[in-house]
Amino acid sequence: MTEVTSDEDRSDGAKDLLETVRGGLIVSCQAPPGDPLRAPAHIAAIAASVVAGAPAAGLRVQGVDDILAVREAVGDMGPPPVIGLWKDGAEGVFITPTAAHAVAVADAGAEIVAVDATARPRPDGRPLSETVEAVHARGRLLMADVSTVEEGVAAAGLGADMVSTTLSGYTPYSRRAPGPDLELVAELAARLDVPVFAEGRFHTPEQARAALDAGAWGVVVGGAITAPAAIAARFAAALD
Ligand SMILES: CC(=O)N[C@H](C=O)[C@@H](O)[C@H](O)[C@H](O)COP(=O)(O)O
Repeated sequence: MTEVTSDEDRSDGAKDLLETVRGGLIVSCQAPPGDPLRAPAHIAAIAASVVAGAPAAGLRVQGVDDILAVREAVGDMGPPPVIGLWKDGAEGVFITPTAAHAVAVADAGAEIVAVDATARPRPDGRPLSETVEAVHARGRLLMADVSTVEEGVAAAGLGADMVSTTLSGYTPYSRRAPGPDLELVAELAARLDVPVFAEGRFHTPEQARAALDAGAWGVVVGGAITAPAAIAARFAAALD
């Protein structure tokens, strides 16, 4: 898919898409490097299972091959909106770090492209605005993954269509906590006109509910649903 869309078309489609995910659950279907589930066929099966249990859920998927596999597996199940990203590297800015990564994710069929929008230097030295423009030129929406209120405000100012608290606790200067950063959700929701998604360390349905009550447009849950290794480790630790 390589269509180029006008701002007007994009904004009509964007409103519909955002309404689809309003007040709902987005499940992040990812497996870390080295995990036996890290293969497109496994991720696609996890995504199909998630959609069978929560038909209204959106999906967050990492990597071009996984996005293509998930699209094929769940194409006749809704199809659910896909937030795509490409993790390249493991240090600093590595979630969809350049415009080229973002375009590849868009062209794989993700309706929304998630991008690191933190204040840290980007690996190619190019500004975030370049990625925002590239995603919009593809007719897709951009989700800004941030770690602080200031980053969320800056990303919205650059034209991000939505902001997510994904990176709170993962930059050296952001709040660290074992659970979700509901304070950041509330602060962003109070400051921004664009939808705010709550993401990161949501372990229970009650925490997800609390995020909506704090003003989130939607809640992204990953490991608590799709990572057996992390879930098993938590249980094992509790019994230790
Ligand atoms: C920090 C980072 O790289 N977050 C990633 C972003 O795509 C994913 O590994 C997370 O699974 C996702 O954000 C959902 O969070 P949690 O798995 O905590 O529910």
